[in-house]
Amino acid sequence: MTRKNVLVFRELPDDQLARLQAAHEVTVANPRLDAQRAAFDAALPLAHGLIGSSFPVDDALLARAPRLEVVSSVSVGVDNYALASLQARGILLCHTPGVLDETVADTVFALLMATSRRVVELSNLVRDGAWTKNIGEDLFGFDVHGKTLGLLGFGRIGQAIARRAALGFGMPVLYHARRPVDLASQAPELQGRAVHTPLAELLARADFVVAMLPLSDSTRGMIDASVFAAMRPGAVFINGGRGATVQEDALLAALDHGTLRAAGLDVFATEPLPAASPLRTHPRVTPLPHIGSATHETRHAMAELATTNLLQALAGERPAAVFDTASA
Ligand SMILES: NC(=O)c1ccc[n+]([C@@H]2O[C@H](COP(=O)([O-])OP(=O)(O)OC[C@H]3O[C@@H](n4cnc5c(N)ncnc54)[C@H](O)[C@@H]3O)[C@@H](O)[C@H]2O)c1
Ligand SMILES: O=C(O)[C@H](O)CO
Repeated sequence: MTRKNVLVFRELPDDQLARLQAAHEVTVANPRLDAQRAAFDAALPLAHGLIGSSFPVDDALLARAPRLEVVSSVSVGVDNYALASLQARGILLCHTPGVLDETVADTVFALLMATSRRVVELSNLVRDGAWTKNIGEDLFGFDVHGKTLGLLGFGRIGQAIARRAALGFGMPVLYHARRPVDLASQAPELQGRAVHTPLAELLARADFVVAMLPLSDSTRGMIDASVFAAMRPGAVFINGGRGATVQEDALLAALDHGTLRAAGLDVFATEPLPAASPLRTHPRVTPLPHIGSATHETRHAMAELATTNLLQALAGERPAAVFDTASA
């Protein structure tokens, strides 16, 4: 088989790098690092395949890559990629659906528990030496079990969150998605437990509103002041999808002047979260540094799937996980 040129733009585990090197000429160059940018710029015009994540592969970058056949993202989200240009040039875009669902759902549940039971705040109280008497009602939390969960987005990860909520915590689940899911064939265990619900009704009924949405033209800024205003008093908001689906000023206003009780956020409109962002230190926000899939096992599984996708595409085979660039 012809050896092609592969540009790895974010570190891969050694075993996956070795799979690529066995079949192709590989350059590892991270364009975020000053010391590696020149190597990236030199390799890009020759590259047949790109593999990496968390870097914008935009129109300008693609214009510098005339030989490109495939971009393999080590992520399920594809908001960093210029989908129209990829489609127009017939460049395959691969991603990593499925292998991270359970891990991301665990992270979202950690945020649900942490916000509702004030885990971080009360742990800090102990660390600060302020646990000098039994805590009073002012520091009590709220139950999670039995409460109503409203899910914005009910895809692979949304359904994994719903399983935890419905089957583990006895929570009724309402969901909002582009279309209802046929639970009988896709998630029979959630039949009678998760219900496709108009957005206004979901927001009026949910104790927890969890966003697990991709970022696209249709979801950018979708969670705005009107959405927060429609949530029930004392609701908790969790975002595990993408930060830019939320209007962060509206979120802050809902926390400060509205009735939102708390927010748990793994994702932000700008990442890393700028030091000046009020969300960083807000007393009722539990912020995380985009760790949804960040376990050893899952990050390795993502790298393995992305490597397989790339090798298959460069061999002229249909990769295991192609993103349909026409569908976004
Ligand atoms: N925090 C993290 O580390 C982390 C990890 C993995 C994924 N994510 C994000 O989560 C997203 C979802 O992942 P997934 O695998 O569940 O995707 P998916 O494609 O399986 O599900 C997406 C869901 O969103 C719904 N949706 C899309 N556009 C909508 C709209 N305009 N209005 C209402 N619903 C809409 C779809 O109908 C579907 O139910 C990813 O695209 C990624 O951005 C974040
Ligand atoms: O989309 C994803 O896979 C996660 O957000 C990691 O980038």
